[in-house]
Amino acid sequence: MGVSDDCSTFQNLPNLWRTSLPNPDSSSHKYQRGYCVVFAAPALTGATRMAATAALRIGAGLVTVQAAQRGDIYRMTLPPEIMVQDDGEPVPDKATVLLGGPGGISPHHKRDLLRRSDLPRVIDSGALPDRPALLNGTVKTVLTPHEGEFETLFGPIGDDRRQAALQTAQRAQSIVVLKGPVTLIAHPDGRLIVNDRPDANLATAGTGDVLAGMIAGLIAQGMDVFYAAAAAVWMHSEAARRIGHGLIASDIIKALPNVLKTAADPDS
Ligand SMILES: NC(=O)C1=CN([C@@H]2O[C@H](COP(=O)(O)OP(=O)(O)OC[C@H]3O[C@@H](n4cnc5c(N)ncnc54)[C@H](O)[C@@H]3O)[C@@H](O)[C@H]2O)[C@@H](O)CC1
Ligand SMILES: Nc1ncnc2c1ncn2[C@@H]1O[C@H](COP(=O)(O)OP(=O)(O)O)[C@@H](O)[C@H]1O
Repeated sequence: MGVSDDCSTFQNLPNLWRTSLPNPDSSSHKYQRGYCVVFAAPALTGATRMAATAALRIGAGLVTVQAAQRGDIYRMTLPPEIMVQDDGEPVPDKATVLLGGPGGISPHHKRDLLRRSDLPRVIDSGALPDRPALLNGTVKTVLTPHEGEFETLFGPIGDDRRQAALQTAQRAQSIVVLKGPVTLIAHPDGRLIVNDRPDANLATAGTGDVLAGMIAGLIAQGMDVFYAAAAAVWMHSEAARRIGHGLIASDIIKALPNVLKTAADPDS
């Protein structure tokens, strides 16, 4: 199983979460593959586009972007498969996951997202709360800070990243994905998954937005949130390894069909 240091710390390998991957059967319809709702960035529309497209590409049956202001801009620029709702329209009843933060989020959407503990949520970047306790935590929430965001919002990391991630997961009662060359996925119950795959090609604009969308897309399909975060982080690293130099964030989305095959294949 890839257990390291102690019995609650695991290396991020597909055999840890493969059996939890979504496995739609041949009679599934799109609503059975889950519905991801993405709160749009007011200005950095590219981040929203990448996150929403990644959620769709990793298998969510439907994706809707809730526009912050100008829905028409999103209608003109999103892939045609992705739906757009104008500001003020309610979150669709059939939503199975909410995602907000890539590229920023408007204040009213942030309030809505932080209150909606009834649905699984992926909370990234501009949507991260300044106090973990604000979340009314449920372990169906995933927070995805990079180290700068983590320290600004939750305090100094110090010399023990693992402890910092676990303590914040506990305080927030949420999964914490502390991103970086080594990404940590911490569960409030003390389990920790370590993705130790440094790769400078991932240090480029938008890769975090793509990762947030990938996590949300797996959760949309009903995958356990802790394993969804770990699987998305692994597939993100694996896509980067295959693409190599010259990687831009959108390439990761294009690589997903092949990476998904490897992730699901026990002989890989
Ligand atoms: N095309 C787009 O729409 C893009 C949108 N992006 C999104 O736009 C939002 C704002 O981006 P910004 O670049 O302003 O915000 P960041 O939070 O990435 O950067 C803000 C500050 O944090 C520091 N920082 C960044 N990464 C760090 C790390 N790993 N450890 C420590 N400190 C770090 C930087 O020095 C910077 O001064 C984010 O949600 C980001 O994901 C970016 O991904 C760039 C592309
Ligand atoms: N040197 C690196 N090695 C491995 N992964 C990295 C490295 N630098 C960045 N990453 C990954 O790339 C992503 C960057 O996310 P983030 O900092 O939020 O960027 P952005 O805001 O541009 O989307 C994270 O998943 C992080 O783990």
